[in-house]
Amino acid sequence: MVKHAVEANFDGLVGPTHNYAGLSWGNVASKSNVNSVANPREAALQGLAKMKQLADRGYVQGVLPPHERPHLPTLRALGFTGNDRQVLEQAASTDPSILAAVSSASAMWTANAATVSPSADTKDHRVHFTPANLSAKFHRSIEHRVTGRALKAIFTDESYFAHHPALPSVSHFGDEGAANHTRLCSRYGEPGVELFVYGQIAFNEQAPAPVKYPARQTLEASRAIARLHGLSDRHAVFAQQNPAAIDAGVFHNDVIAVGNGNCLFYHELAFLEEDRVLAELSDRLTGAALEAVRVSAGEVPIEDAVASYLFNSQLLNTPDGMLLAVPGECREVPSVSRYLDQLVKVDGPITSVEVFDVKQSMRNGGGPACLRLRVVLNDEELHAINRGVILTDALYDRLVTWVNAHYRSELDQQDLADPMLLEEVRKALDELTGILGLGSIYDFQL
Ligand SMILES: NCCC[C@H](NC(=O)CCC(=O)O)C(=O)O
Repeated sequence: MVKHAVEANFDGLVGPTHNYAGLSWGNVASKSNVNSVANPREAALQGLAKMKQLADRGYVQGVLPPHERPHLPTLRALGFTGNDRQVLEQAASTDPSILAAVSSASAMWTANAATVSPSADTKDHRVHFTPANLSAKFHRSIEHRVTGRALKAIFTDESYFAHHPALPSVSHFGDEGAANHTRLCSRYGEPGVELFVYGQIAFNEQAPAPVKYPARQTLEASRAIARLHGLSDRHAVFAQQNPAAIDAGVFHNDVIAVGNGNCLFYHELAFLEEDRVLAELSDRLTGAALEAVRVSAGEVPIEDAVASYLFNSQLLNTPDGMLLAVPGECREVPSVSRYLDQLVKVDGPITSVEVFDVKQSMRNGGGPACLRLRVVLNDEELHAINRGVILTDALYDRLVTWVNAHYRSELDQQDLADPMLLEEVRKALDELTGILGLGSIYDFQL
């Protein structure tokens, strides 16, 4: 019996230490904006505005909390000693790169928070979550424990939700979560097919791999997630990202492809074996024919796709088709803007385009899709979750007030060593867990 289901978006609330630290080699924006001054308050308000715009249109919108940054327990684990102020001072003077890495607000990009398999696909018919180990980047590898706590505090009922620990945090099992995972289906509550995209095969050094930038996701990790989630071969397809795309700056699949329903919107250079991947998806997709919307390099050069984040848009069902929610940068790149103008004129599945301003996030390589984790929930599951994180008008107003009360409007690398910043963050996050009804999820609260 098919159950009605929605695809909810859980956006990461940008944290008070949002800054441009140039931590992500392979992520062009992160490197090119290193050391520019960030505006954490504007970043958080931009993210909240996107959430509100979509919630106002009737989409189910949730909020995932930022993490405690700078993360003192990690600094202590690395041998810095003394009280909090001394630990910060030691790290700042002996290795500011480590301080920057434990201060990043990178948990905002919740497309990397976890991989989520809807209950219509899984063997035990529960929704399965595996927080991503994000082992490819140190500053991200420290996220998964708190991410797991937050997800358990939201999706608590074990009769509906299954939570796995992150995979072993080593390069052989590099896992970047939902950014490398796309689910296609006829309707959200129907069994679908989950596309796992990886950058390299860890146990086969001869296999194709990028040569300039790192491949963060491995085939072995993707297959492990599918096994943990109880996905049969009918519900999983594994595709390798074209190494040339990774070497052009596509560090996650969601920079070059996005799917929704029976539609896959992707660039011709996205996949190594495009024909095999499309054939397997078509073969497994039931109840609807696959609608592949393929963008050629002639229409949009891959450099323009990376500069504009065209494919890091959200693709959302609307009463008369699908909305492509694009970052403002798409209107600044001529080839992309031209492409978008003609896209809505052809009789395809994407019938409208809307621009969202998430520039603070974009300057660190995160677009609209990076900022959200998609969770398909049927009506029972939706009512089983902790409603404290669902964005209502009241919660939106409360969070805007909270951001304006606690966030700085300027933050650069030097500010990270300021002991006042740590106090400000802890005060803000302690209040936030109350606002969202999450209980104590942070190390400083335990
Ligand atoms: N899904 C988008 C993730 C972007 C993220 N950027 C960063 O971590 C940049 C942080 C900095 O450089 O300050 C990443 O590369 O994982």
